[in-house]
Amino acid sequence: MERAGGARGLAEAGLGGGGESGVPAAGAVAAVLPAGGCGERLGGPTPKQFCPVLGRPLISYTLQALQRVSWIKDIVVAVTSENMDMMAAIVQRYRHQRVTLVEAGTTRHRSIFNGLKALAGDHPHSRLPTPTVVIIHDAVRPFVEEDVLASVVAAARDHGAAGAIRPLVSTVITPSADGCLEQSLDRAKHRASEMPQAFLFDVIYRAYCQCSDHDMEFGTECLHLALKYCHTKAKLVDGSPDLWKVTYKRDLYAMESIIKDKISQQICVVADTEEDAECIAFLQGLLKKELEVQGTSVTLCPNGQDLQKIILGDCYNFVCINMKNSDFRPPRQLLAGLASAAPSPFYPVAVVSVYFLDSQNVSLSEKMKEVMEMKDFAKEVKKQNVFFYGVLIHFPQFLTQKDKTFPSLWIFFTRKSSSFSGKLGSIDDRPKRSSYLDSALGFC
Ligand SMILES: Nc1ccn([C@@H]2O[C@H](COP(=O)(O)OP(=O)(O)OP(=O)(O)O)[C@@H](O)[C@H]2O)c(=O)n1
Ligand SMILES: O=C(CO)[C@H](O)[C@H](O)COP(=O)(O)O
Repeated sequence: MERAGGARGLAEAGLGGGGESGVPAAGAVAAVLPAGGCGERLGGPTPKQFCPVLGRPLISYTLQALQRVSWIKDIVVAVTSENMDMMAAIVQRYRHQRVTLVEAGTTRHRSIFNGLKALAGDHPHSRLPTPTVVIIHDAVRPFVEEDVLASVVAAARDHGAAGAIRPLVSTVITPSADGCLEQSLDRAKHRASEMPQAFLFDVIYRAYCQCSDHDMEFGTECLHLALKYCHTKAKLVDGSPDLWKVTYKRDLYAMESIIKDKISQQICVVADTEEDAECIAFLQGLLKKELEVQGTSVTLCPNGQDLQKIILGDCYNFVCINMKNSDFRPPRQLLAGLASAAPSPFYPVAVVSVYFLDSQNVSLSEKMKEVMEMKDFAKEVKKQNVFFYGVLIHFPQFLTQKDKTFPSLWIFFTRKSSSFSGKLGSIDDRPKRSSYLDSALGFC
């Protein structure tokens, strides 16, 4: 195994892979991410896996997608020695977990082999527990979802090897030496092999150990190695369109658009109580119903529970429901969590903070005081690229009337771009419901 630079440093910093060294965890799953390429086809001085997308390195999105999956116990990333420090800094900055760094090889297959060696019990430099199944995934395929990972892992357990495939976009032809068409493949009968792929660890490690220099140098297909050296026929699993590999510069632009689209479809409702579960569930149902058409996902976070996990999951849209607090403590806590998670500096976070006030007991001057405080708070947090909207709802019997006429908050969640301008105008589009929104303002 080549020098596992940085891995020890990370382990000491508490960022290394978990598990007891050398003890194989029955049924465990690990992942190897080759990230040692130079991105020639994309061009430019920075290897594509480190190119910033919305201010964050591409590889950080891929790591995030994998670390979200709790059953992946270790993630081994193969990086060149010159990029080792930068990679360690990325792991630290974005708080990636269960990550171990090893040195990349001169080809993709060599990088993968180095990653596998770190997981192989019989290898002198292995430190991590040997998994039953290993996922191999390119560092430059950032949009891998848990269901695809689960499908390839399940198929690998049954068949020894499995990989995601997609229909071909273009027809594949064989040119002759003189540049003429020799053969054209029937597109319907062929598929594009994508990633992730998964293998019984024993199968793929044995395959790499036997691999010829020619395969190591020119091979592009891990499934083929399992077939050639271990006679293991991989099961092919349909993958999603987002599995494509960032290869050319235009792919970075596509990636940015997809991220923005995903961001706009995630809302987290943070409540400062879980006492009235029924009420919160009602609110969640209402939001879901209003937003269904856009395919938006609403996560509920009573009492700020699991908030850090949600933040790290790249949520940029929050609704703080304040039932117990009338100050800015809950949004402040949320913003502190967001600041430490280092969200993209190029994409604003939106926080809608909703306060329920008893209109019978609040005077006009108190009301105005609240409004001014919200404005000041909005101004303050705008400097951190946070759009803060304060909503005061004066509604004495809110809890009892919720199922009849709960005030609609839908207007705030229709974010499609990085700007909210004009969205507040939607209040007027819904005159029947707007009567419950006594004051709705706050960002500047
Ligand atoms: N010596 C290498 C070469 C490639 N890779 C990784 O393998 C994945 C897929 O390879 P590819 O898209 O070909 O990446 P590059 O080799 O960087 O791109 P190019 O061929 O355009 O130079 C990438 O995550 C890349 O970093 C690697 O770990 N070690
Ligand atoms: O899709 C793949 C395997 O099926 C690989 O991502 C692909 O082969 C990598 O090849 P290259 O490094 O030449 O782009």
